[in-house]
Amino acid sequence: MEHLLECLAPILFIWLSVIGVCICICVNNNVSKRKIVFKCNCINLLGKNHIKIVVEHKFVVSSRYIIMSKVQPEYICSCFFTQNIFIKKYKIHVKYINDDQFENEFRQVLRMKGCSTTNQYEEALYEVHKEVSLRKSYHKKFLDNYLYIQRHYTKLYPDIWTLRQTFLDSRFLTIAAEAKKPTQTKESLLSCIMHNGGDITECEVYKMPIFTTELCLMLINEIQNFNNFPCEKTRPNTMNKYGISLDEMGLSQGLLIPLIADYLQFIAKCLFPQWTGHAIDSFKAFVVKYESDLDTELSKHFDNAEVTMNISLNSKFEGGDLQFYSSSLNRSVDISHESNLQMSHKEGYGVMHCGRQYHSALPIIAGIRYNLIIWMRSSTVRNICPMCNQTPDLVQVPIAGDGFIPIPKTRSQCHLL
Ligand SMILES: O=C(O)CCC(=O)C(=O)O
Ligand SMILES: [Fe+2]
Repeated sequence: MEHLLECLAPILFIWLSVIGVCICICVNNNVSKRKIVFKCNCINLLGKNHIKIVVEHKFVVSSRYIIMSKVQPEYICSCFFTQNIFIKKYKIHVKYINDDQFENEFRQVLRMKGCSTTNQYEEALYEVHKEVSLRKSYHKKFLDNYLYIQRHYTKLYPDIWTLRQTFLDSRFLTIAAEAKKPTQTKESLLSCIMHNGGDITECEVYKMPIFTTELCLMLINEIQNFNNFPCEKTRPNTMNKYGISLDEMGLSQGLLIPLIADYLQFIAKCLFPQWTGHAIDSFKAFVVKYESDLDTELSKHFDNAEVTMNISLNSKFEGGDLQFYSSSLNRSVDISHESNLQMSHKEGYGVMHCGRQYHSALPIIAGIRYNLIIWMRSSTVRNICPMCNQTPDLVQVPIAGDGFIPIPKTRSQCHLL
């Protein structure tokens, strides 16, 4: 008997250790699951904390996609696969369903833009095919890249991955504090922006100091470091070949979520109440880079966003002003080429504007320009997709959705079903 126990002891020990490890894993998993469930409950119960929690929640889901995929699915509109495809050479956005539709709709338009020979047309069509196929694999690639980067990228400045108040210009803190006051009005906020180094315009484009120069410099160095990191990177959009997605890089989570949740959303809500709906509840963030011989400018476009914040990260460049156009917001009207506002960038300063406002970036003449772009979204306003201007036809994606949520069925609809 004693001998038998002696033999069994090591087996028993190994067996108990395995059970112990299993229990630990289960407990840890439950902790993270409970945390998420708690956050979901908060969304429903605490109207006051709504926005902050929704934003956090979305990104917890994104970064822990494998565990949490069922908690909050992400969606894009199916127009992502067919519309707003940019042909850089002819500076034109096109729609592509198939070769015949494309030829009927765009051959003549392209001819007028200088695409006259068969070879040139074939080349343009090839660009479109390439973009469509990139878009088809975009979200899967994004997820693979995101997971790889989380595991292998060594941060240059680990400190800037979490927002600190000291990163923010003190005048911005004053502006945000004004926006947060329950008694605040748009007029009082505009006056506060004016008195704190900002600029306001009649076209509802607003400039204000946001980041300190120290943060700007660290961000640029971090971006350059990341650019040199050998991994696949999806580009933020067709128009920008050298942009870096901060969401894929992982910088959004600790730096930008608090920036939006604690500051920007209050300013956006006050300046653009008609575009912020119930809340700013998701966003897409990226850095654009312009340099001679690479991307030098950005053609006229509107953003896939309700409110955009565009923060300039450096000053060593010439040209590159932002231009805003008068025919904005009304898609049925032809987009006139008349600009009614030109705005220069200034290091650390952000320009806030309505995402649907047509705008462009003029060519840079010298130097390199870096800007951090935050496309802020509100799911309730997104009942109309900004890209196709129709009720979104939702397609579920594993990560990096465009901020849509399915519209809940009304009682009568349920009843009919
Ligand atoms: O480069 C800029 O300042 C504008 C960028 C922009 O409009 C965009 O990326 O949507
Ligand atoms: Fe834009």
